[in-house]
This record gives sequence, structure tokens and C-alpha cells, in this order.
Amino acid sequence: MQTNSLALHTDKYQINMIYAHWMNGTHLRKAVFEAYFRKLPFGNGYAVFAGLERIVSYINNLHFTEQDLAYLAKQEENYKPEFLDLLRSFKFHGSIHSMREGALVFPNEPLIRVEGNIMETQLIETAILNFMNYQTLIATKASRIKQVAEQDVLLEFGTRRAQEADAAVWGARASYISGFDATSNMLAGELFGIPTKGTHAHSWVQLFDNEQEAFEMYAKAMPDQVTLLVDTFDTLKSGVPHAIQTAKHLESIGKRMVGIRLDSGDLAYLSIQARKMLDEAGLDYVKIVASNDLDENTIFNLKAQGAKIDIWGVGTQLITAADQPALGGVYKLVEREKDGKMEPTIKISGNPEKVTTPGKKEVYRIISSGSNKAIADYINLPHEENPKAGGKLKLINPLHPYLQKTVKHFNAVKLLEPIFVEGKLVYELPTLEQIRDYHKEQMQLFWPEYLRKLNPEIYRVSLSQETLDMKQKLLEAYLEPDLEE
Ligand SMILES: Nc1ncnc2c1ncn2[C@@H]1O[C@H](COP(=O)(O)OP(=O)(O)OP(=O)(O)O)[C@@H](O)[C@H]1O
Ligand SMILES: O=P(O)(O)OC[C@H]1O[C@H](OP(=O)(O)OP(=O)(O)O)[C@H](O)[C@@H]1O
Ligand SMILES: O=C(O)c1cccnc1
Repeated sequence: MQTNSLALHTDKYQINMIYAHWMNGTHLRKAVFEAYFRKLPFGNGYAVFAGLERIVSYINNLHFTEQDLAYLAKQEENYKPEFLDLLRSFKFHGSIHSMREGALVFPNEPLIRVEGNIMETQLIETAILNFMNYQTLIATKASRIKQVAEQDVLLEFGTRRAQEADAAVWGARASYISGFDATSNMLAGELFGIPTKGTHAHSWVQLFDNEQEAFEMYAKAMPDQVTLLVDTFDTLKSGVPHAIQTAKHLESIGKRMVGIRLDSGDLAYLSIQARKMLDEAGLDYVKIVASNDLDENTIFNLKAQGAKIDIWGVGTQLITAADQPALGGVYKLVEREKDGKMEPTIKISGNPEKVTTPGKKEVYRIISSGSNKAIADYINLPHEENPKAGGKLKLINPLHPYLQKTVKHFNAVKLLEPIFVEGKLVYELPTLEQIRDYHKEQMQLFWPEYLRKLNPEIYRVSLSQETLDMKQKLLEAYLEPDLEE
């Protein structure tokens, strides 16, 4: 069964709720939802927002095909044919605001805001979270790896171990946003223009009777792009000497070998020895590539051990976000229409961190005018005055409001950009290179203490006094009946 439609890429409960609203006559009431996460992944100090491009294409193409409708007609919920007729002409007519891809983002701030009727805002929850959660997770993991690799070249090698095709392709793109230099995935290269790189596998060597012959044949086929995998039999006794011989042969025809790849054993020791052997043979230009279950911790350790590795191939640990395979982003209702008017709504929980912040909100990045570094993110309600450059701003910790700080001399940058306005795409999608550059700028906006990989400082996300007051008021309104018992 083939399908290009993503309208049913949603949870059944969304369709059930939409149906029940339709039966009730409430499906066209207005609603505002916000997507955010509560906890940063990997113990990191920030996340890298990604997924918007996929969301835009999903919204643009969102419609129910006859195949989708026929499938819905078969459900045991017995959706009425008139409901299916309504879905037949469905289009997203709502508005979406979002962070830009590549932005550094933090817990409990809206990353995406969706406004529209209940039907359209509810339907898209699942897909939006699916795209945002995965791509943001991988971009964040990639950013941690980029921080330790610094100026070394990073290659994304994960496709074979990724959770299926979409994860491989969009994961490659997310990694590129955060500073990876290339991917091995050719489809990601074709779709997004990401540079592609490849060496060869052990099978190439095993298919020949001897390693030297394997290397020579490979070099003959593509003399300008030769990187040889040297660990099939014995890295230092056979692989590196054979690679040196091939490099010498290439020199004799005026070519330079690109590199060798180490894929097993003690990568620190082997890279140091291999570097020595290459240098002694006059091949200081030949790069050393390493792979084998690498992540930010192994790379950090290998560098601390003085490993002579120029290029890191990173697969499984990155593409599966192995140490934390999900970002727990949520999509919560913050305003609803009642009697023709919008009103804030709250979700209460015994866990204070899970109580939602009611009302449609804006997010500002407060940047010190002296240092040009970010001080905090500030959340307020759209009708409130924008934080003004030159003014004073009180930053209140939302969970512990007695923790406050007043800042002066700052600039405030509004972070949520209009993407769709009443169904119309108003956002010009940036190129992937522009997204990468924006991400680089974002990294420079933060002091290193927020960026470090281990035990980073917690960046402040503050609520305006009015937002806090409204939250308190709604909390009290809901809690009052219990108090009277
Ligand atoms: N010097 C080192 N310091 C820290 N970690 C290392 C060092 N050298 C290699 N590693 C890492 O240790 C792990 C080694 O895994 P493993 O024992 O499976 O590899 P191997 O001995 O090369 O065997 P295989 O051939 O099955 O890959 C990998 O994650 C690798 O990146
Ligand atoms: O280790 P990762 O970070 O996941 O990087 C990708 C791995 O995929 C390949 O191994 P594989 O054993 O699949 O194939 P090979 O025969 O080419 O080594 C490659 O040699 C890397 O080790
Ligand atoms: O090109 C490579 O060396 C490569 C590609 C994918 C996975 N492992 C290695």
C-alpha cells in the first residue's frame, strides 16, 4: 500500500475528537495551541530547534485523499458520511508562528504556536510533535558532538542504524544544521544539497585476494577521492603500509590520496602510530578518518589522549540519539473560544512543572547591549508592551517567583516568526546554508557556561508579571471548589 498523503499521519484520538466536535457543532470554534518541551535532552544546556521545513511542507500538502476517506469510512467509530465529506474539502486555514530552525531554544517556552479552528489545530498535533521532537533531538545531539570536535571535519554515517528512512534523511539534515560537514546519505544530499562523502567498506577489501590489490583497484577507479579503510586485517602491520604504497603510487601519477580510515581497536594509539608512519613516508597531507560507535564522549576522550584524528565519522549514537532516544515535546491548549470570545485555559497537575502556562504568548530573547550576549528569554502576552530597549525589565523565575532580577541596557528580539497566516504561507523558507549560519550566530550569542556539555548553567526563561498573575488566577479559580469541601 502506497500513500503520499500525510493527513492520516495522526493519532486516532485526534480524528475522534474532531468527529465528536463536529457532531456537537463545536468543530469550528477557535483554539490556540503551543508546542514546547519541559526538559532538555542529554543534560545539555540548550536545544537546537529543527523540523520547521518538514512542518511547512506537511501543512502545505495537507488534504484527505479518496484512499484516506475510504479507510476512515471503514472504522468501527462509524464516522458519518457527511463528516467524511467535510474532510474531503479540508485545508489548513489557521496561523502558525514558529522559532527559526537552528535557533537555540529552552524548556517551557513556546517553540510553535498554532491558531485556528479546533478541527485543524487538533488534527496536526501529532505530526507537528513528531517532526519537531525528532529533528530537534538530533540537531541537539549533533551540536554536542560539534562542540567537542571543534574545527575537525564531522561526517554523518548513521543511515544503516537509523530508525528507518525518514529518520535517516531528516536526521542527516538536522546534523548539518548543527555543524556537521557532510553525510553519507545520498538521498539527503540530493534532497537538501548537503555535501556527501564516502570511503569504502571492509567488503571491498575482502572481495580481493590481498589488501594491496584492493587498495590499488580502488585508487585506480577514483584517484581524486581515495580514502582507504585500513583495519580489515591488521591496521599497523598491513593496512597502513599498504595505504602508504598506494599513496606513493598515486603521487607518481600526480595525485594525492585523501585519507585512511580507522574503524576498530584503540583509536588513540592507532591514529598516533598511523600519523607517524604517514609523516615518515612524506604523506603529511593524508588525513586520518575515525569511525566506530563514536559520540561526543568518545571524541572528547580521544582528543584528550592526543589522538591524531582529522575527520570523525559518526553514525549510530547520533542518528538514534542513543543516550536519550526521545524529546518529550508537548502540544498544549492555551486559549479557547467561549461565547464568541477567546479566553485562556490551564491544565493542572500535581507536578508543578506540568501545570501549563495559559494564554497565547510571545517569546523575546533579551540580549545585553554591552556584551551582546543573551541574558534570558522573556515570555509575555501579545497585548502587553514589548520589552523596550533602554527600559527596565523584571525577570521572574516562573517556578520560584521570589527569584527575580531586573535588567537594563538590553535589546529584545522577538523569536516566534509568522509562518502561516490564515492558511497562507507568509514565510520565505531559508536555504539550509542560511539556517546553518543562523545556528552559528545563535551559538555565539550565548556565554560558554550555558553551552558546556557537562553540568551547564541553567539559562533563564522568565514570565511577565501579567502572565504569572493570570496563571495564578486560573489556578485559584480551579482549586477553589476543592477548598470549599
Ligand atoms: N582510545 C580510546 N579511548 C576511548 N574509547 C575508545 C578508544 N579507542 C576506541 N574507543 C571506542 O571504544 C569502543 C570500542 O568498541 P569495540 O570494542 O566494539 O570495538 P573494537 O574493539 O574495535 O571491535 P569491533 O571490530 O567489533 O568494532 C568504540 O566505541 C570506540 O569508538
Ligand atoms: O559506528 P557508527 O558510528 O554507527 O558508524 C557507522 C559504522 O558503519 C560502518 O560499519 P559496518 O560494520 O556497518 O560496515 P563496514 O563493514 O563497512 O564496517 C562503519 O564502518 C562504521 O563503523
Ligand atoms: O563512507 C564511509 O566510510 C561510511 C559510510 C557509512 C557508514 N560507515 C562508513
